[in-house]
Amino acid sequence: MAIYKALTIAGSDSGGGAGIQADLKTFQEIGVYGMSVITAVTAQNTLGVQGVYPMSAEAVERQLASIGEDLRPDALKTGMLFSGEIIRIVAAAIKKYTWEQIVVDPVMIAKGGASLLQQEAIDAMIHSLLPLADVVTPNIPEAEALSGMLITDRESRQKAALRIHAYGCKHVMIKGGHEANTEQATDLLYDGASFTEFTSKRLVTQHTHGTGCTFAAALTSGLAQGLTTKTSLQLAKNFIQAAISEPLHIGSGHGPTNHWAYQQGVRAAESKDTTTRGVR
Ligand SMILES: Nc1ncnc2c1ncn2[C@@H]1O[C@H](COP(=O)(O)OP(=O)(O)O)[C@@H](O)[C@H]1O
Ligand SMILES: Cc1ncc(COP(=O)(O)OP(=O)(O)O)c(N)n1
Repeated sequence: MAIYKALTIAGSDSGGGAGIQADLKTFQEIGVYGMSVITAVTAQNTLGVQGVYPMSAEAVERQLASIGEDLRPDALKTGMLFSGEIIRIVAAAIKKYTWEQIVVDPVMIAKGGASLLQQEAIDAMIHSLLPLADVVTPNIPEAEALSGMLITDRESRQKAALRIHAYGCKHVMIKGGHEANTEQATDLLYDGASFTEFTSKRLVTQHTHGTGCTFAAALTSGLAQGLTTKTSLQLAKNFIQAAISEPLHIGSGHGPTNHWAYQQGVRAAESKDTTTRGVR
């Protein structure tokens, strides 16, 4: 059996719903071997972010080298990178070790409003990391920051995707979780030639902590397994829809999504087609 390996380069969420923890849970559920490089430790729970503690440049470089010298990832994702310095270190490692299938989730601000990326780092993200990305997955506020324009409707979202694509990434997926007053959650893909929309029913719940991390980790898992970009994006959409639709109801604030739900659904569908009976 082939073992596919995926790497997450991201921050730790002590509450377990986002960041490294969400990524590793998602990799495991989809069946890829998960590895991690930790860029920052956050003290976080369902009520918000209580502290941010970035790792030193040396610690990030050393973790990247440990992976690079021994364990080649089939795909990788970046999440919270915190500073321009860490972004440049990550970009240099991607080039040095010729890593491929790069997903950049340009994490900037947690849903509660805490800043997870320094302002000066946006430039480094645009010029050092986006040109290396196979897929970049901003939410609407992140797409606005990267493109320097407001997104108010489908047309402006398409225009922002074109601007972000011009930084040199292969695919831009602008996620629609933050869109207001819609019955559907629509994510827009631009692949350099045409637009594709991935749509699902918008679920009414406050338990959406970590949706972006989980989505990007599922996408990375698909790419690591050799699926096409579009198939991996559909897998990610199905995974996050299941994860949001079966909330765990833990914590007293914005709870995490349910990383078990997708596989439970797959198993339930399989068991419908299976009959088990005793045979003498
Ligand atoms: N309430 C919701 N119902 C269904 N899908 C959602 C909902 N909120 C977010 N999503 C989906 O979750 C994924 C992550 O989107 P988003 O929440 O915009 O990212 P982020 O966590 O980075 O802000 C996208 O596929 C989006 O469509
Ligand atoms: C450590 C860490 N990384 C990323 C995030 C942001 O996660 P995201 O999936 O965008 O979910 P929300 O925080 O916006 O709910 C984070 N919070 N912590």
